Amino acid sequence: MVLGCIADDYTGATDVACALRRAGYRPAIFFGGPPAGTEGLGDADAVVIALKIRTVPAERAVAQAAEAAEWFAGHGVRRVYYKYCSTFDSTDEGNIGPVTDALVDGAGADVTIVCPASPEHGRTVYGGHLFVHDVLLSESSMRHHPLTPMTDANLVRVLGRQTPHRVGLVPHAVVRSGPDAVRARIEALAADGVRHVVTDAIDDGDLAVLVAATASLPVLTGAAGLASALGAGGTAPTATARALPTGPAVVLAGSCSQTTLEQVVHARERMPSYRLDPLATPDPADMRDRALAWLADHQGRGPVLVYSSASPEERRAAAHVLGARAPEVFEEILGALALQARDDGARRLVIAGGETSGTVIASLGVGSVLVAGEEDAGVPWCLTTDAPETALLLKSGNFGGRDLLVRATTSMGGTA
Ligand SMILES: Nc1ncnc2c1ncn2[C@@H]1O[C@H](COP(=O)(O)OP(=O)(O)OP(=O)(O)O)[C@@H](O)[C@H]1O
Ligand SMILES: O=C(O)[C@@H](O)C(=O)CO
Repeated sequence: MVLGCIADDYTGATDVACALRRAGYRPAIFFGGPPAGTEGLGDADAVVIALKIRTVPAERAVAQAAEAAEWFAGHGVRRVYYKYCSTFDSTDEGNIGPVTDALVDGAGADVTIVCPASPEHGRTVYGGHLFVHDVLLSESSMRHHPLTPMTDANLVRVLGRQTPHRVGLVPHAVVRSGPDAVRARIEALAADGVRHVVTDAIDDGDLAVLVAATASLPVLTGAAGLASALGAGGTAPTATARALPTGPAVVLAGSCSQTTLEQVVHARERMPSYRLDPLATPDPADMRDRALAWLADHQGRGPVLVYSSASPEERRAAAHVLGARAPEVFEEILGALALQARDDGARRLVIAGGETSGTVIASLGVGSVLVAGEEDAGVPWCLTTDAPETALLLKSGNFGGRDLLVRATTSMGGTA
């Protein structure tokens, strides 16, 4: 095993696993923490430990990340990659700053880079400002995120609120000057007491420069873009040609991102669907039981969709009913639906949303998966290593074409 990756949510883990496959690694994903043994590791040369630490209290996030890093150190891994969201999903309390500090301290390092750029998904960083396609992060739909509303696009400032250490910047002109210039700038910043170096990057060439410039750093942090530039030396991906289990799929959507909302509209027109609606069923237990009953009635005849995905206005109206518990209530119900769906024979589950995926994986008790073909950019099929073999598509909220939820129900397994 040459690379250890810690992902702060489950869809982020599948996204970075895609990137590592493209870079020539053979990744395995373990959910919830390091595995007890090496079962499920197969011939993996990169391990992604998927955690659900994006929105938990910072101490808990730090403890879980440190446990994963120790496991890597105990298994001979000399390099750790901390994967967070390409839209830098976090709050003033963390958890990107505290977790990065713990990993840097644990590795005995003094500096690391901060690189959420993922040009393939339209995430670029210029002058330390994060752009989502052609708008600043703070003007994108991420400003309405239910858990981590992003209202500031200046990453030096955002991260500065999350860490007691100094945050610096390698501007684009330096990146364009090549690896030696970037290395020299990082060294100069570190000598000046800077620990976190935000790096501008607007295309894959910039990411390649950053990878070359940081070859000696034991901790790297970023989204999947930087990971895809980490060449592994040409080893061939495995687990690409596995046939997916067949049978009607169940689609569960808890993401409220603009992209997911559009995918849900598209899917609703093409398969039976059920909306978790707190205005119609204010009692969470009642909402759950009705949804479970609907699923039991409809599952098995063809693909079906259950969703809580809602626009900011709909969420505001629902907040009067469920209050601050709303995210948790919907996650729990979607987790219960996933378990019932699998118990009733579903072998293909399509889940939209990172937190939602985390709860679903926990509810199903899935420990590890093999990463198979990519259904859409950054969205691979995952095959459970435990019985019953189940194909899972864990979709990041912002990822995928408009037809992804529908396409996934009949897909043969995406592209290698
Ligand atoms: N109608 C709703 N009202 C309030 N909260 C909701 C509603 N529907 C879903 N949620 C919550 O919003 C959160 C969405 O987060 P999730 O991580 O699942 O999606 P995402 O952030 O779009 O995806 P990703 O993390 O992959 O980018 C979850 O906690 C979910 O339970
Ligand atoms: O980086 C991204 O945008 C995604 O992998 C993600 O983290 C979604 O939660």
